[in-house]
Amino acid sequence: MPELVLDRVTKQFQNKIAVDQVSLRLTEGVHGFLGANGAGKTTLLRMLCGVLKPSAGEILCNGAQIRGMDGEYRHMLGYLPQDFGYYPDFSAKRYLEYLAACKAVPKDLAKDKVQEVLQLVGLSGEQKHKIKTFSGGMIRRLGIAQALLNDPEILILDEPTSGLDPKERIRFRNIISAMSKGRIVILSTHIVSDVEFIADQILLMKQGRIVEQGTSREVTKSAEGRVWEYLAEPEEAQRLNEQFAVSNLKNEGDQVYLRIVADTCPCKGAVNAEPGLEDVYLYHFKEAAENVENLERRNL
Ligand SMILES: Nc1ncnc2c1ncn2[C@@H]1O[C@H](COP(=O)(O)OP(=O)(O)OP(=O)(O)O)[C@@H](O)[C@H]1O
Repeated sequence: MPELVLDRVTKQFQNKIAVDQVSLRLTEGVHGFLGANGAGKTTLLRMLCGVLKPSAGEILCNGAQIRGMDGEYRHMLGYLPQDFGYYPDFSAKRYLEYLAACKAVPKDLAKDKVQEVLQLVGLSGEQKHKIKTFSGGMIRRLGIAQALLNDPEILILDEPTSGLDPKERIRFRNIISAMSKGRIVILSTHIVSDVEFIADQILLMKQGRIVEQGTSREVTKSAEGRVWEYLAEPEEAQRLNEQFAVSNLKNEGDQVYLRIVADTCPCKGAVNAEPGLEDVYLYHFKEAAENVENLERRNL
């Protein structure tokens, strides 16, 4: 079984520290890096792929530095970058056969391998169609298929579900879950539900550091005592919504139900509630959520 060890891995761009002394041990299973935009996920994943060199620290694969492994490490790796390149006029089959050749998959195996990965991602029926006729979800699935061509022991997927509708998102999650046996699967996302149920380990990343790490249940536990429920009059609800991180707000008759994430009781009458992973995310990324909201408001 493969093992990746990160030892105080750091990446600095000019005066910006994108990844700050991250130390981890990753083994078989799905590892979900969860964080807001700019948290450092892509930078970390690019270092894990060997396309970006750390400013400091080391990445070891089965005890050897990946920097010194060159081709051997590349053969172990499958990578789906955020924007993966494809030829729109190629059919899915031709595209994968072309990439199999680029990845030096032996010729006598390539045809079967292409069929195997097409089957895995549910694109066998569309293999002769040109990629330009594919939906966003089909293109992402093709992206996974290309990453699997060399039967990688380490699969790295950067924001694999971006732009997908809920049905495709679920399909994608199931594909990832199914292929994690015997592999290290590393994926990044800013969408809690992408990793909540399939990740063996969730790594919450903020400002280049891992701020929470563990199973979904363990990470969720970290918000115990910080989630509050309260039924407010509309005016009070508005005031609380501006003042606190609110993970849910809905009208209940003349009143408003609020779910608030706060270190201490936000108002008289609020009662503690069972936390969820969304609450933990909001607790750490309140500012990021507000920035997105402000941006959206400005763009309206
Ligand atoms: N080549 C670069 N030069 C300068 N700064 C960079 C570079 N690449 C990334 N950064 C900065 O490093 C920080 C982390 O970026 P990164 O792309 O790794 O975050 P992320 O969590 O993947 O976010 P996103 O989901 O938006 O890609 C950001 O502040 C970003 O602006």
